[in-house]
Amino acid sequence: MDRGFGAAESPPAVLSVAGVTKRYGGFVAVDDMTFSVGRGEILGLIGPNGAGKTTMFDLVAGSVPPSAGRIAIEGVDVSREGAHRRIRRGLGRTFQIPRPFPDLTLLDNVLLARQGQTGERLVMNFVASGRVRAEEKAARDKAMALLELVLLKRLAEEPAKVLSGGQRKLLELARVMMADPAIILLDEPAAGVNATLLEVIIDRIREINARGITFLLIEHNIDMVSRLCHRVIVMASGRKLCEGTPDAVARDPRVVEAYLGGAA
Ligand SMILES: Nc1ncnc2c1ncn2[C@@H]1O[C@H](COP(=O)(O)OP(=O)(O)OP(=O)(O)O)[C@@H](O)[C@H]1O
Repeated sequence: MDRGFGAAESPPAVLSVAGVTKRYGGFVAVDDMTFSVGRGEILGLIGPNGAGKTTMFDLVAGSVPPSAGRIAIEGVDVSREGAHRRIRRGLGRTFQIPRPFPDLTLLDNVLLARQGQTGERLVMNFVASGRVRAEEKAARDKAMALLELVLLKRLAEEPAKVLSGGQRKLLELARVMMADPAIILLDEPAAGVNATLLEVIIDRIREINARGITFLLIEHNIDMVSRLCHRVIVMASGRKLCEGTPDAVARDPRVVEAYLGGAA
């Protein structure tokens, strides 16, 4: 019954946003946004400061409720579901400033990000200790493989506080991958990252994308956007200004005007 979205499409988009609006009192932060993200796509969400990008992420992630509109993950309407259920449906999110547990090892930080492990329920330790041990081993192996994927395996037993800002972003990628997401919302992966590590992050996002994972990316670094994104949506004043390939939107005079207007 809740398959109203994408029912006519085959297969459904990984993420569909239809007529989503967010009002704060009389102020409209997100104004009637409609878009979808196809499987395997890397979609960029750009726009000047205050355009509504972060609010759009909050709405998709379920951390703020929409004033109007609907959101679907894999064709299932999740508009009334909270953030945790959306994670279980395959939605992952990274934050602009990752906050790993500083005194825990990288490995433990990644392990903490898994979903629904049997060991969560203490009683299972008695009735199914063998299963718990097998799960623990599988989770550890998976976490180590993910740390290897983001080139942090050699630091697996170090506390997260030793990491640079850019390395924290890589750790965040490993953490979000632990829950087997279908789509990852990436909030400014380039912000505060040095040029060398930025290349590593771009390369790792490509590798994860090649494994079939879809991305929606907020980013101010236009070089990164044009190298990574298949398609870009430009937001301004809460609305979709235009969408297209990175090259096409960069040439659109409305986009230049929105950025110059925003800077004024
Ligand atoms: N909780 C809130 N209450 C009132 N206004 C809010 C709230 N959250 C966001 N806004 C406003 O909504 C607008 C959009 O903010 P948002 O953070 O989504 O923009 P953004 O495009 O992510 O900007 P930036 O690139 O600077 O991060 C801003 O004017 C902001 O002040």
